[in-house]
Amino acid sequence: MIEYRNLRVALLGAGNVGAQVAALLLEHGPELAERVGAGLELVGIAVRDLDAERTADLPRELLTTDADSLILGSDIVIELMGGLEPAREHILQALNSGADVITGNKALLATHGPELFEAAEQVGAQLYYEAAVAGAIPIIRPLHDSLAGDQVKRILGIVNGTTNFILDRMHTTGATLEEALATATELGFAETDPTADVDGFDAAQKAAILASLAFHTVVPLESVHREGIAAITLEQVEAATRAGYVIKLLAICERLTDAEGTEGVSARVYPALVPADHPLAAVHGGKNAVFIEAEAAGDLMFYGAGAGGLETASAVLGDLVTAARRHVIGGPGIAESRHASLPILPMSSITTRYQITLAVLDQPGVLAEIADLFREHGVSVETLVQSVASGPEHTAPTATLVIGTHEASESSLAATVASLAASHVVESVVSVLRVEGL
Ligand SMILES: NC(=O)C1=CN([C@@H]2O[C@H](COP(=O)(O)OP(=O)(O)OC[C@H]3O[C@@H](n4cnc5c(N)ncnc54)[C@H](O)[C@@H]3O)[C@@H](O)[C@H]2O)C=CC1
Ligand SMILES: N[C@@H](CC=O)C(=O)O
Ligand code: NA
Repeated sequence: MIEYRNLRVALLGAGNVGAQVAALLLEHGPELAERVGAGLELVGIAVRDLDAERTADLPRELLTTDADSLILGSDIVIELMGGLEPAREHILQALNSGADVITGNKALLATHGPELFEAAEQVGAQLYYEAAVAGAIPIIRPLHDSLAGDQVKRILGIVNGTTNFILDRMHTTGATLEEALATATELGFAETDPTADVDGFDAAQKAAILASLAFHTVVPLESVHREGIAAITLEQVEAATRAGYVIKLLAICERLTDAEGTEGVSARVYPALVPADHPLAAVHGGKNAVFIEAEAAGDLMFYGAGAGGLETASAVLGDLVTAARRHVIGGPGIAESRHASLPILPMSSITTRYQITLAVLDQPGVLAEIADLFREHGVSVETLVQSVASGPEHTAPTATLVIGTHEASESSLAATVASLAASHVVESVVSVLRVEGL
């Protein structure tokens, strides 16, 4: 039997993901050592409370509340505490000591990524983060390595399991957003503060990470346009179904050229209508999927569990094996490539299609007046469906108009919607949704 040298692995945090990482590493350590060509010795697990309940039984002698001492002398440090501090401090401490670091901390990477990658590069260490986006789904390494020779044009991602679960429940069972969120929380998909999910913060962090990686450009979290699903109603979900769409919270990362000819990057998160026959429409429950359009590879889709302690632990252990193999081979880590440094384009320069639902007066001349408003703002109407909702209880008959547009800019659309809202023939603008994936 070959005697391997041991690599010292420190784990920070033993919550949902950390406890599963420790349990799997203890169970499969000898086999992973064969895959790596070196032993993987879990030297300790930093926790806040030695006696806390955990999702896996962990040897008491490995637990410590002294993260600093644990980091010293480790070859690889796995950070699964979450939050910005002290996670950032611990990662910097580990990198500065020459250790490789593995993290699933999307909030930290989206906020302090450049500082952490710079620290790793300075000492020739590497920061691995497969778990940070779409949990178990391999998406970071495919972008980092497999697609490194291609040009990524666009990413459409369902990267938040909680909101996908909520929208799917509303679509399939008619549950309200509040009812579906309660179930998502019970199932353990939601963040401790579920507004991070519902309001799109979590998806925006993941969009910043994906866009930075795909376009070789630092994409700051503040530059990611973010809209959540809090305002989505059951009526909108049902109307979408009738029109042949599903509503999905999408993270969209795009390399594009704006109307002035500037090539840049857009990263944005919002609920959008996706055609019912698009592959993303078939992503149900808490699952995630990332759809990539690349110049040479064409369309690719990555699908699976975007959350869950055990599932996410798989991504962390994949990073551990990769990091350990690099230690065996030797040489510096591979720096993040940010050479393109493309400008971040504002939301106003984005063009997409829209579906606008209006409650209007049901009387002659209304359609012509509405068509004029679209024309005035340069927004071209592609489809128009009218249903009459008048009844004996109505004093003035009203109709519902569902208008689909051709591609239009955000600024033209905003101006059109403002004019519609002010028009005397429009009772209310019921809903404005973007249409993606056509
Ligand atoms: N749970 C999931 O499905 C996924 C989680 N992630 C990320 O993985 C990381 C861990 O997530 P979870 O395990 O779900 O979180 P968690 O909240 O279940 O676990 C974090 C653990 O770290 C401990 N901790 C916090 N501060 C500490 C400190 N200063 N010293 C020692 N221990 C400390 C906490 O007591 C807790 O046990 C987060 O960054 C999260 O965003 C990423 C993908 C999916
Ligand atoms: N709350 C997140 C967990 C994983 O990142 C989600 O719902 O996707
Ligand atoms: Na992943």
